[in-house]
Amino acid sequence: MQETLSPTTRHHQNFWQVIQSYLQLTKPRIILLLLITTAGSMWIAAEGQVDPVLLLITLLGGALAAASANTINCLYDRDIDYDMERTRHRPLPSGRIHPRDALIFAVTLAIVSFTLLTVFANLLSACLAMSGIVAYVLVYTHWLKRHSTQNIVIGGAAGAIPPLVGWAAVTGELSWAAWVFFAIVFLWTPPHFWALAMMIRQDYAKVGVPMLPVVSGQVTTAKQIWIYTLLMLPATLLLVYPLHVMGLFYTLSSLLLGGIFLSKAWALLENPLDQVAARSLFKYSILYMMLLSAGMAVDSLPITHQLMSSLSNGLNHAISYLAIS
Ligand code: HEM
Ligand SMILES: CC(C)=CCC/C(C)=C/CC/C(C)=C/COP(=O)(O)OP(=O)(O)O
Repeated sequence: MQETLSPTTRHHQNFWQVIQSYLQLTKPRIILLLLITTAGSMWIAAEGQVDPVLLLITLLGGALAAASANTINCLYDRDIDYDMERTRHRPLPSGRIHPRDALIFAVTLAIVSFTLLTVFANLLSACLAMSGIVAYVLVYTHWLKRHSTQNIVIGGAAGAIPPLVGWAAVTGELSWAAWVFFAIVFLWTPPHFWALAMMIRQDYAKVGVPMLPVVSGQVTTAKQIWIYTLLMLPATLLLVYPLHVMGLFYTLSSLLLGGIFLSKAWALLENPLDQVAARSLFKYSILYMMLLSAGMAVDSLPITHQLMSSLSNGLNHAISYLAIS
């Protein structure tokens, strides 16, 4: 492990810089998207009427668990993070936070998360959040990341747990719809991550992390991205049929969002060496997951149901009028 911290470096940070370093350790932008999936799931589970206090507590508990998982990941990976351009300025490799302090921070976050979720939501959601930490740290970071090209496929299951946490917090159990949302994020992860890995494969090659584009090349990776995209799109529609938990608004938005995803994955399949196509797919994958989750929430609102049924009644009338005349 690369130890870079000198005591003087630490003394140079003022209070706000220390806070900023701890925040950076938690990878906050990733947490935000994880929470958006949690919230989307809560809205479907509560059929559009989520208790605002439960929503807040669950998002806070989920954020603390993800922050803990990300901190432990940064702690574990601080040696390779030091060697990669993209990650070398993170708080641990750059010596702004001591590894011992990061560990105390991560354990505290996990304890507070478990307590919050158990007391104010339920034990199932708390256990799921803890299983997310274990899956991300043990299965992905420890076992798979440095040893298998399938690291993010299997490890991606960790990132798909937040919708389960949200569903469990609302209903106290996990239904088929919750598992379908899990499957959507699970199948979304390979296109999301491999598109990025295609752009920065030299960094991974340098530190010996066997990401798919490093080991099998750009063409194979683009093909795999295409396959996972083809699997993900029908999975999004399972919420409409046969599960019937989503309606017309979600159907239309998931078709539109999915169509754009498909066209970007196709562009990459056609030109696997095109960095612009890879970047475009990576960036879009984030927007896609945000909008798909937002679409779920909007669809489950009672007002959307009313609007959509008036719209489809209107369309039916127009079609029968045209058919008669
Ligand atoms: C094993 C699964 C995953 C892997 C390996 C992965 C990997 C990555 C990597 C390496 C980055 C670049 C981070 C950086 O530059 O610091 C990234 C960015 C991002 N990931 Fe993922 N990711 C995974 C799953 C997820 C999941 C499940 C979500 C949320 C639902 C997510 C949301 C994001 C977001 C929002 C960004 C952009 C962060 C930014 O703007 O800095 N990722 N991902
Ligand atoms: C419920 C719960 C707590 C779930 C945890 C989910 C979680 C924290 C997912 C994070 C996924 C992610 C950002 C992986 C990147 O790791 P990486 O090590 O490949 O990225 P890096 O190279 O940027 O460090």
